[in-house]
Amino acid sequence: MNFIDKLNAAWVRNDSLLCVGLDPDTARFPAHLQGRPDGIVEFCKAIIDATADLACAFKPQIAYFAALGAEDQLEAICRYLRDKYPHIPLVLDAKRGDIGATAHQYAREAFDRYGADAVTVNPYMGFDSVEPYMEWKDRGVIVLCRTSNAGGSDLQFLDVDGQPLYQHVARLVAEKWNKNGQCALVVGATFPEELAQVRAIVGDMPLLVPGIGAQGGDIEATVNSGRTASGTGMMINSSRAILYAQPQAGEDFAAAARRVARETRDAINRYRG
Ligand SMILES: O=C(O)c1cc(=O)[nH]c(=O)n1[C@@H]1O[C@H](COP(=O)(O)O)[C@@H](O)[C@H]1O
Repeated sequence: MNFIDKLNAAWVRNDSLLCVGLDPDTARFPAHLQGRPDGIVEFCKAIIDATADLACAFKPQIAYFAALGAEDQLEAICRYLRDKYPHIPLVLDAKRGDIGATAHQYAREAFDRYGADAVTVNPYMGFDSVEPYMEWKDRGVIVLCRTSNAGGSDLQFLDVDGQPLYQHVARLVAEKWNKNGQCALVVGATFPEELAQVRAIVGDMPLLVPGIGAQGGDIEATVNSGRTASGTGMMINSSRAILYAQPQAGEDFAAAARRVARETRDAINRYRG
């Protein structure tokens, strides 16, 4: 099953548009997992098991592993997801962008080494830097469009022929790059008006929407702006607000994460129509 079909099925199966972000910050781990060589794997497995029936996707962020030389733990987590929850899309958040030959190696890393269903990429270097990912026709290529951070406006809002650059990116991906129907876009929940603009440009293309939870994006505005006619179309990501739901949590950290994930999933569903 390709990425888009898997995502469509996960939206229905778990009645959820919630993407659970796996951004494991060891400094925020509960005491019993601090300093353990396999602490990241144990932390993430517990979060995954506690939220797998509430999520439409899981999104590990590679920097949290690479910074510690813990890529082996990312491999173990990806293997666990593929084996135990093969019906839930695995989105590797790497935001790659480089010339074609190097991009091909990044694609191998995401799709062959980690077995990701989709990867986030940066469009700044143009089509030949994104095309290598598309050789894996059953995988998703999620292109940064209007990112959730304030500094995203520095470039993405520049006027190009009377339109902000992010709208050009949305149009380019929807009309030219998406030859195999495998593309999605990143649009931050912190900018609901722009989210609505992107939705109007790209039709039913899936959107990865980070920015609720720790970044303060409004769930009602996000869902109203980004949903498709069928009330789906988004992977609305929350990472820290779920992972560290209860700062003083001990061994019950995963139960706290589940509580917040369920509340978030249900809050999203209230506005899906
Ligand atoms: O591509 C992303 O996932 C992403 C794009 C974006 O515009 N903003 C954004 O926050 N992200 C990622 O989404 C996650 C947000 O985490 P929280 O703010 O803790 O929910 C982090 O892993 C970010 O790297």
